[in-house]
Amino acid sequence: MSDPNPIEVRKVAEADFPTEYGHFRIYGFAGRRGDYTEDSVAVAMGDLQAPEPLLVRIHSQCLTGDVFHSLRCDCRAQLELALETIGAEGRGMVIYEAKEGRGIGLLNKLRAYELQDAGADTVEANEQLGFEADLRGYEMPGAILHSFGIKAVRLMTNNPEKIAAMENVGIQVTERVPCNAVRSRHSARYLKTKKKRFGHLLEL
Ligand SMILES: Nc1nc2c(ncn2[C@@H]2O[C@H](COP(=O)(O)OP(=O)(O)OP(=O)(O)O)[C@@H](O)[C@H]2O)c(=O)[nH]1
Ligand SMILES: [Zn+2]
Repeated sequence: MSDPNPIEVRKVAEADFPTEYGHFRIYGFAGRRGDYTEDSVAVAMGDLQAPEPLLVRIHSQCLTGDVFHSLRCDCRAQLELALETIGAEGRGMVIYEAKEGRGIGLLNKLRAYELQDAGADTVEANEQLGFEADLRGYEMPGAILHSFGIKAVRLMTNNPEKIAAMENVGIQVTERVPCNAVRSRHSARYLKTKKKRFGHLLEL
């Protein structure tokens, strides 16, 4: 069923983007639905219009992991794996969505860490703060893919909800590409909770 109130996205910038992982283009997107606004970035390489399904990673912002290389989670390692895989294949896209802490925001995520240090798991910590376990809906990544005319993807994820969300917005997922990054002992409990409470497709 199509969304009666879809988010509208507008490409506001596109530029050359050489990285350690290969030579990409970077795109800035502004999203709007009524008063709600959301900004996202996409980095991509290769022919996006080719008929073969595009390798896509939807990465949710994680300042602690992405910038500080925190070992509490596997976000940074997953981002690197995605960029490396796309660089090696020569075609694909990472959509970096501004959904810090699964949508609760940076400071609330740090409050959740505090509760986790006192014994709560990631889900319980969110609930103790008055939030659902996961506030992400992936409308913006879906709208970005549509704006490129992309209809079919090979989605790099372990999260079945992301696959369902893409199918819901009319993007066909022809294949799930596992996103199993190198793990540290610090993230063992976090990953166990992802598998147990969110049904992530992880071999632990
Ligand atoms: N609320 C909360 N968010 C967290 C915590 N640790 C990481 N995150 C956020 O979780 C998001 C990443 O989601 P994950 O559940 O790790 O993985 P995923 O994107 O759902 O699934 P994959 O595609 O398989 O990686 C990022 O926005 C992180 O900031 C935490 O302890 N609490
Ligand atoms: Zn993280």
